[in-house]
Amino acid sequence: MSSGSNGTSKKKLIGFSFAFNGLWNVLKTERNFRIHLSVSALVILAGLFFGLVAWEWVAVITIMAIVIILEMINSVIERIMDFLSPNYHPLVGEIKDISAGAVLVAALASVIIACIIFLPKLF
Ligand SMILES: Nc1ncnc2c1ncn2[C@@H]1O[C@H](COP(=O)(O)OP(=O)(O)OP(=O)(O)O)[C@@H](O)[C@H]1O
Repeated sequence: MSSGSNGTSKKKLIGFSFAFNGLWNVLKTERNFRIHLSVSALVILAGLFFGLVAWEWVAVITIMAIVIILEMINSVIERIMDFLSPNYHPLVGEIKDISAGAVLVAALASVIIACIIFLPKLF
């Protein structure tokens, strides 16, 4: 019994290490991902400085996570398309542009949320 549960925890640990490999991969290869992470770190510092209340933290962390997750999904879609269709195809261009557009929508929402939360504290 105990060896079985050990096996399960080992599998879980290996699963986590694959997931961290994935994070490390986008961190190394995707400039936009590094930019989103750096901006997120700055926003967290600003949040600590201004002493955000609970709902403000919830809004900030949620939109940050959405931007970062969409950036990762965008990277996955780019890789899938490069694998399936390495040659130029207008449809591939559309797929990649729509995927990048999704990140842009979330990034614009994050700027609006940051303005709503931080501007009144600045002025
Ligand atoms: N195979 C293709 N066929 C047609 N258009 C493509 C193709 N590959 C890329 N494009 C066009 O070039 C753009 C950039 O694609 P690319 O795969 O280089 O992403 P990227 O510049 O690495 O994106 P990111 O900055 O998000 O990492 C796409 O949004 C698309 O408009």
